[in-house]
Amino acid sequence: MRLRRPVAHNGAVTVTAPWVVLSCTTSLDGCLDDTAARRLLLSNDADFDRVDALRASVDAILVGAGTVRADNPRLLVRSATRRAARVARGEPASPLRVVLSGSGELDPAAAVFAAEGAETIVYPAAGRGVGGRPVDPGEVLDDLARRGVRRLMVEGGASVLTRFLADDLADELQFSVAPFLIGDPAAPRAFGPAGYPQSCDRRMILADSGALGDVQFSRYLVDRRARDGSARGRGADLRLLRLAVELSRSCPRVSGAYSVGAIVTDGRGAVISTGYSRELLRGLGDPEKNHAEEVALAKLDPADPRLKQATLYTSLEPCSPRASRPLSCTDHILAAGIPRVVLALREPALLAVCDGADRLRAAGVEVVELPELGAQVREVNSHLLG
Ligand SMILES: Nc1nc(O)c(N)c(N[C@@H]2O[C@H](COP(=O)(O)O)[C@@H](O)[C@H]2O)n1
Repeated sequence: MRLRRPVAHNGAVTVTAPWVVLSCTTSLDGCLDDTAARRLLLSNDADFDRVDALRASVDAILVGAGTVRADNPRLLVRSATRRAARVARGEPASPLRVVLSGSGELDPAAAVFAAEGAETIVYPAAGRGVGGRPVDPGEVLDDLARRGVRRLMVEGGASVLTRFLADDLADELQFSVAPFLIGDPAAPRAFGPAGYPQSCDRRMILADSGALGDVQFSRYLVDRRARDGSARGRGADLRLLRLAVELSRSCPRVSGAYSVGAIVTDGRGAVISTGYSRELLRGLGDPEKNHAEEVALAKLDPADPRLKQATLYTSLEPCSPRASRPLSCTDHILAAGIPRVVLALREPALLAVCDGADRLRAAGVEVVELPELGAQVREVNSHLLG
């Protein structure tokens, strides 16, 4: 497996921290299950398919031991097409299965241990956590990073979901709500009482939402500031630009246009607006023509004083010139008075010859290029750059 973002480990070895995606479906009153012995189905077929697509996109799937005991999941990719695509990419048919267990006491006959094209690891490893010491998820992430896990899906249960959010270890939350209530005070809630960093002062970014049949789906991105502790500097720029790249995965894909994500932060590094190519936004006109940076800026009042200290993060160089509308994204950025732009990839001379970065610099805007994330922008735009 290939490695991703660098994180310091033991002050010496540099490995890559996994991108952590939490996934759960709850009832309208926030429950993951009821208290009956039989398995409660919250998802419908479309939502189960979303979960399967997510499983197929990750290197590892993590659950708590309670979920193994209660639901006995196999944690495999169900779709034969998706399994074949993984194998064609040189990956195992299903991701690595990871179980967090304070006691290590698990039934060896559990479905998660069945050898069906996927390996299973139980944490704590031998000699650690004896006597039920809670497993430290941060240590687990470090160890998974050393094993080459770049993208981790966390499927539950409640205490694991709560811990990953409360410890600021989640980058993304894929959250679905089924249209019924459980109403049992003893039923497990997805997110228990905790001091969550994702508070009203640090709202998550709604990257996508929609109906999957009668289930409502939302995809949130988390600005995990605890990772490097900073709101400024190169680490913060990489973290926020990475969010813009992840946001670009929400773009409706069209064959003749780029998928771009943009994030605007205020002078303290707090996210104040987001946009992605072809995002629906009332008032801009035909959404097919909407550009990421244009959408992110259109959501803000042009007189917003924060714009004068803002940074705009964009996965692709702001466009200039533009055919589909009179003003390019470079024009919008200059008109907004934004003093700083951070981008991952200069626009390849494929659809147009773009000079957005040079025009911005010539106008006095600080332009920072972080080509480390260029490969991910290329991957999102593999329909044009593959
Ligand atoms: N920076 C940026 N953000 C987007 O969201 C985009 N779709 C693009 N696309 C580029 O913008 C130029 C003109 O686009 P139109 O076809 O006129 O809308 C061209 O260079 C595209 O590649 N760029």
